[in-house]
Amino acid sequence: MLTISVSIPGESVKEYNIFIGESFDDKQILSLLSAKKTMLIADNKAFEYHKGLLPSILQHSATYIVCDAEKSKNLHEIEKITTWAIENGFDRDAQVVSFGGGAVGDLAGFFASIYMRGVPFIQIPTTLLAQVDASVGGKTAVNACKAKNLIGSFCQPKAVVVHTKVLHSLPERELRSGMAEAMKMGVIASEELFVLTQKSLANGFTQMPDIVAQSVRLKMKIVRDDERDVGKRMWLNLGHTTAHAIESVTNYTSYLHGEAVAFGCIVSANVGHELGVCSNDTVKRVEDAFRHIIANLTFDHLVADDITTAMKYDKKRKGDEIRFIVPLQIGKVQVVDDIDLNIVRKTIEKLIAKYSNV
Ligand SMILES: O=C(O)C(=O)C[C@@H](O)[C@H](O)[C@H](O)COP(=O)(O)O
Repeated sequence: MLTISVSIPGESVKEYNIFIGESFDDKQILSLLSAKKTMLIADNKAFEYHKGLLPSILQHSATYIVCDAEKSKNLHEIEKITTWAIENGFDRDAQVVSFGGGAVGDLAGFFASIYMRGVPFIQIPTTLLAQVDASVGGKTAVNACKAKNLIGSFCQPKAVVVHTKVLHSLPERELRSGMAEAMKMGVIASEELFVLTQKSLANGFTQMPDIVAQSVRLKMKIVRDDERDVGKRMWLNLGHTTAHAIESVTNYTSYLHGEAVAFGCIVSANVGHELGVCSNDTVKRVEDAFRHIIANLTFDHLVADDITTAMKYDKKRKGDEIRFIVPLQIGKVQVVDDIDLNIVRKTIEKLIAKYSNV
C-alpha cells in the first residue's frame, strides 16, 4: 500500500492521507474517523458491484443510495439526503463515507461540508476518474441550473482510500474517461505521465496504480500551494471551460465527464495555437493522445455558439472576462485572461466538424 501524506497550509493546517492499494481491510478505514455514526453515501452501481469491500462499514452505518449520479448532483438531492439523515438520527457526531465516482464524491463531500455546519468525510472513489482527480483536492459541489459545480465548498476529506482493484471491473468507456483526467494532468505538469497514459491506453490499461499515484501526487503539489483556486490551481481546469459548457448544454446526458474534458483539451491546444503560444507539434501530440478517448463519439449535434454562451457561467471568469487554460508544451500550461470568445467559437466549430466523423 502506498500512502501519500497531504499537508495544506492555511488558517488551520489540514493534514490527511491518501491510501492507494489493490484493496483494504475496511475496519482500518473506519478507524480513520472517530465519529460514532456513519452515513454511507453510495453510487447505486458501485454499491451493487463492490459492497463486498465494505463489510465493517456496512455493519456500522446507514446507507443512502444515489442513482444516476451526475443528474442527481443538485440541491434537490442535497435536501433529500438531509431529510434522510435527520430521519435516521444523524447529529454533529456523525461522519460521511462516500463510495462511488466523481459525481457522488462531489455530492457527498458537499453534503458533509454543510450538514450541521460540517461533519468529517472519507472519500472511497470507485472510478478511475475519481481516483486520479475528483476525490482529492477538496473541491465539493453540486450543479445549478445554468452550469456545472456552481454551488460548492472547499473542504478537504479526512482521508481518501483508493482501492485500485475496482478498476478491473470498470467498463472500457469509464476507464477511457478517467484516463482523460490523468492525461490532462500530464499535459499540465509531467511529460512522463502524459507518455505513460498514452502507453497504458494503447496496451489495454496497464500500470494503472502508477498512473493513479503520479496523478494524485502532481495534483496535490498544486493544491498545496493554492487550495482556494486563485492562482496555479486554475491550471487543473485545463479543458474544463469547454467541458463544463458541453456537459451543461447537453444536460449531462451525452458525454462522460472525461470525454468532455478530452474534447476540451483538444480545444485548448488549438486555441493556444491560434494565440501563437502552442506549437504545431504540441497541438498534434495533444490531439493524438486525446482523440483515442473520444474515438467512438460524435460531436455533430453540438452548436459552438451554445457552448461559448454557456462558458459565461464558468467560475474562473473575472467580471465579463473569460479565462482559458492553454498548453504551452507538454508539461506546461498558462492561464489566459480575457480570452477572445470569437477565437474559441471558431476553433470549436472547426473541431466539431473534424471530430464528427471519427
Ligand atoms: O481540482 C481542481 O481544481 C480542478 O479543477 C480539477 C478538475 O478536474 C475537476 O473536475 C474539478 O472538480 C473542477 O472544478 P471546477 O472549479 O471547475 O468546478
